[in-house]
Amino acid sequence: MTTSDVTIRGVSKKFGTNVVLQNINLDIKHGELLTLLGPSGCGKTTTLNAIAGFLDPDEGELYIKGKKVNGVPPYKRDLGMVFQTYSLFPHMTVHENLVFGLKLRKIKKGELDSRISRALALVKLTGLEKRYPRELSGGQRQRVAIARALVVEPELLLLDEPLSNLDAKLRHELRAEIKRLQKEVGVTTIFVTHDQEEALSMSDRIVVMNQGKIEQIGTPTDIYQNPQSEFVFQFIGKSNRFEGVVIEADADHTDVEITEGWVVKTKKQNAIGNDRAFHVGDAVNLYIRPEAISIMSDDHGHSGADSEHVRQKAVIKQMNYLGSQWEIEVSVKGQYNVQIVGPTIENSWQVGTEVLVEWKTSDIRLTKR
Ligand SMILES: Nc1ncnc2c1ncn2[C@@H]1O[C@H](COP(=O)(O)OP(=O)(O)OP(=O)(O)O)[C@@H](O)[C@H]1O
Repeated sequence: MTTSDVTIRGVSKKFGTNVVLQNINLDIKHGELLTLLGPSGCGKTTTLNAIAGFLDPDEGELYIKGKKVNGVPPYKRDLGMVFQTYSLFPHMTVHENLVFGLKLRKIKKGELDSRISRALALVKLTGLEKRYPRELSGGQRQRVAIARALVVEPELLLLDEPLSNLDAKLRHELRAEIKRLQKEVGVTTIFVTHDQEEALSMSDRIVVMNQGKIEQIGTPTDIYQNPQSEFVFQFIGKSNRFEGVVIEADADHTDVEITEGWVVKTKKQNAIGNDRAFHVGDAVNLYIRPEAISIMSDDHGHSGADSEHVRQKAVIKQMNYLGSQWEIEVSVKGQYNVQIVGPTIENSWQVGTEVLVEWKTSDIRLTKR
């Protein structure tokens, strides 16, 4: 039998005629923080609800710790859950909120108190036991919700967009905190989010979902650097897109003309996914990430490209200071707006300055259009 904490085999679900999950297969390892990531409506919450037992799949099997759980009610699945909206009992203090689940599990008084102190220490809320939810900030309330989920020492922690109601700064703080305490406690965790940055920064592995299907499963670096589909590439991070046509192709190389006089040489490994056979005349999309582009003053006198680099003259259109870095938009050949993200600029640059932009051909990604 399996060594995974959660195993999902061939799970499908329809609501009326709307197919929401299609043949989902997934193994979640013990102790890992696995994120379900995808756009709104792709089936993340439905997957989580199937694991939790709030809905039964039409087809397929679910196992928790090797035990088939189809038909087993949620309260018998040994889960801790935290949702987007604060699900604390408003008329109970922090302490009482935490006691609730422990009493249901018939935990004795002495152990109950020590578990509550431990859980509150984990989420850094020691001392706030007597407060009511209305006397806490949003971030503190979500911490209590996390403590309440952890205090019962569940086999599995399920987090459904727990940070999405918080402001950006708190979200950042809590991200790091959840990651830390998840590793400290070692509880197998499934985290749902539509925020790619959140997924990349917190997860051991990410499951990218699209329209009820799994597009790719991998570590954050894997997903970012080796996307297996155009959807994953576009969903994870930003990119500049150029439309082009293949004008030369052999087993290893594909030369793409973007516009008259601008040909970009790419290699087989630049292609996204499995369809890497390009032919002369194929319409393609050529992508480059904003952070993969360098920008420099146009006094180097070496416009044009070599086999390893694309290099073009450009004109600065917009410069936005983001604090730790700059976001710059340039126009290439008077017709392509290209976004660049980088840490440094030169003092003399302003809107209208002529510059050079450069990127490595190895950073290009190519798909058929
Ligand atoms: N109880 C339900 N009855 C009918 N349709 C539903 C039900 N629950 C979800 N759906 C539909 O199933 C699809 C997937 O919903 P789900 O909540 O799983 O998406 P999600 O990826 O979690 O999206 P979000 O990020 O917006 O929460 C959506 O089209 C949704 O409208």
